[in-house]
Amino acid sequence: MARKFFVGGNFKMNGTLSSIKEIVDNLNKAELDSNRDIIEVVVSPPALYLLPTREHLKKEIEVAAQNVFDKPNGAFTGEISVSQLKDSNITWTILGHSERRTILGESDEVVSTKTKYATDNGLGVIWCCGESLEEREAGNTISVITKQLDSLKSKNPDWSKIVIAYEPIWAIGTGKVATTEQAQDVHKAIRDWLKGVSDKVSDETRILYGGSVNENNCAELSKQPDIDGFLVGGASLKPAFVKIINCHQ
Ligand SMILES: O=C(CO)COP(=O)(O)O
Repeated sequence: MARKFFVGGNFKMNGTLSSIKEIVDNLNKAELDSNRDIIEVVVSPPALYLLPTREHLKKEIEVAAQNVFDKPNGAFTGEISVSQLKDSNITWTILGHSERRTILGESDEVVSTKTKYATDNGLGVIWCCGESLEEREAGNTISVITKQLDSLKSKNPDWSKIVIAYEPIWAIGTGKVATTEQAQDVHKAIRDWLKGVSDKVSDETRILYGGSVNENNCAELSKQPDIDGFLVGGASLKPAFVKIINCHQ
């Protein structure tokens, strides 16, 4: 089955009303492959800017939160619910980004529980996994990712709502991109692991690469058989993001 190429832009905690408007204007003007319905594009601004982004961005590009909570509503200061996102036409969220796992202390259990809740309630989830440099050098890359995936599987989420982003922590924001072989090897291992869920899930789930993706390295990465798109950080804030969206031939 052909998997539709997926490019996400994770703005992280960057931008202002005016700089995000500039990014949106630039995307609105650009000739994107998504216009021809061959690529799915999703941008993820900070929570404060979700609504103006959704309001001004052309409809073929979707908008994602960077986090969501696993309760319907109530006394959860500082959190945003799935239904509030959906009410605002925000159709995706990122979950389990390494910055939330390491800086905000989100465990596998927390990330898996949120993913289960979000997918069961109809929100798309860009679910992130990845190893640290220390873990890679110790030869533990696949076991670290398998542990993260096992935790997710134990919650029995709706896999049709999940896109997996493999983001080696050592490649995030460092300019040190994984080689095409390093990325493809891990993507293939994830694809093989997904067979344990079902052949259909393995076949249909998009697996994105994230970590120092830019307009110069994206084309080569996108040729790998198990790389189905990107989750782009820094470069998604720049005009070059359009080139990354359009790099897949
Ligand atoms: O963390 C990332 C996307 O979620 C990757 O960030 P960079 O593209 O800035 O390395």
